[in-house]
Amino acid sequence: QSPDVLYDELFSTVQTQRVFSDSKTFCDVVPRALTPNEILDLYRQQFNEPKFNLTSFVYEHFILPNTTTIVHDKWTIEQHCHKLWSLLTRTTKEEKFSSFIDVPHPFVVPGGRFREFYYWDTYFTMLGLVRSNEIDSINNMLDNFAFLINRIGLIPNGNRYYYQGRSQPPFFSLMTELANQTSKYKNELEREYAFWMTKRNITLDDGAVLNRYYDDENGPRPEAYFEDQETAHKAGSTDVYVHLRAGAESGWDFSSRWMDDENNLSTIKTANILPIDLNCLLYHLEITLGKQAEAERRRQAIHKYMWSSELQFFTDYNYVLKKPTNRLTLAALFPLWLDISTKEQGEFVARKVESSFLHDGGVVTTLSNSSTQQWDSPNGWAPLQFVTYRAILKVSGYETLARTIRHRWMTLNERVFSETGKMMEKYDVVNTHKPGGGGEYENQDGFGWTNGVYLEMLHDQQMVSSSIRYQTNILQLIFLHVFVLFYFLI
Ligand SMILES: OC[C@H]1O[C@H](O[C@H]2O[C@H](CO)[C@@H](O)[C@H](O)[C@H]2O)[C@H](O)[C@@H](O)[C@@H]1O
Repeated sequence: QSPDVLYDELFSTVQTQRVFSDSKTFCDVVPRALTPNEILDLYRQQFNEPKFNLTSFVYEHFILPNTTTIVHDKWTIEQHCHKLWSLLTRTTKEEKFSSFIDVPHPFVVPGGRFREFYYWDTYFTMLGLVRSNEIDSINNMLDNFAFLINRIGLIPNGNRYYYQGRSQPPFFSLMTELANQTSKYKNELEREYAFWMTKRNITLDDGAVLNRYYDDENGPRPEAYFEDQETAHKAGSTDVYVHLRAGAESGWDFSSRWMDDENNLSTIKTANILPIDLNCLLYHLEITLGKQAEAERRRQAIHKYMWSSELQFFTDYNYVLKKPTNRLTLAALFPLWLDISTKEQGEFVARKVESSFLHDGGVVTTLSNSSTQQWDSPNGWAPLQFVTYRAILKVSGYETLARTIRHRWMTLNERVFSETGKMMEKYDVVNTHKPGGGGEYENQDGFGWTNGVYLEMLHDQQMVSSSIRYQTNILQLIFLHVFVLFYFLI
């Protein structure tokens, strides 16, 4: 059970009195000796006593979770990324009364406060696992996801009970494709499709069906209990909870992308928005499942509702207001990456990326500097660098731009690693000497998807240099032959 259910008013008191500065900490504690019910009973007996101290009570009865920080100054960045997989691998066994959702196999976590797997992170982690030849680890995680789809009907945000009401960007079809195992997981892919098409579907006036992010549960997120209550207080309504939870399902928690007023989180409206990236991922799932007619209908709806000829860019669509959000974000790269856009649209988007998103350390997440949200400028995130780089590589004539993005991002990762011995969750790509910031927790290190994307980009870079080396060798050989021939002729 989720800790808010298990510990009831003890949970809300610990969170609202800020016993821990990070709201996620108490969600991941395990009882020392007593059962949760016994601890709760004890709390109910003691909390009114004059000498009662909440912090001491918590420390007396709970074991706090570890927050891993992994620093290496003796390894190269490449060695670090390869070797970290084993340090980031976890199981759910042996922790009685923890908030973990049990899965049968080991899994790779992002690192730091993120001690469980995360659905969409895992795709980018898998890119690196392929390059480290950790094939068993990929198969284990695919099996875990299949197990969860069959057991709870969705792949949860992460394997914690407090995440089970929502999913995250649906990358399972891309994962099975990466592992060349699509046919093995056909039933689970169908089940995941059924989840999105029955619980996250919106029918528009013309009959088109597109999807949104949501959460089957409501109320403040346990792992951000204090923060969400504050936001609801500012909003003057508890209606905001569903939008915050939907924002967490989007993986972009949080971003001006979802907000009416881009500087005010309490105006968040995620559940009213049909996101471009989500709909492109579902298009990929439909193609994977051989649902050509559904995919074609979705492709047409994406072009109708999400392409702005005025901005010459893809944007999200607010189905409640019946208008596009007109926010410029890197989610616009998904139609290029997943082959949904036209050649002309690809060129427009690439030009905009070059003129507005590209900075010294890579590409910014959005063009808005909300100054408080982590999925906004000036932050850059590994998954979006990867999607942007690969998407632009597909636009003929823009290959140099794609390689520039890759080069700048890798250079930033390398510089920070040489200074700190760490790979980070996110980076400031505008002022590359500042750490990434914003959001409701400190910038974390480890870090699953950053390492995965770095190894994949490194592989691409090495492939290019080895193919250049190969071509140079061939040219040298031809030149030598011509020279020798010429020499003997004269
Ligand atoms: O604790 C706050 C939120 O943390 C997670 O979100 C962030 O980290 C995830 C793991 O790297 C990542 O998938 C997500 O894109 C990040 O924004 C979590 O996913 C949220 O549900 C949670 O509320």
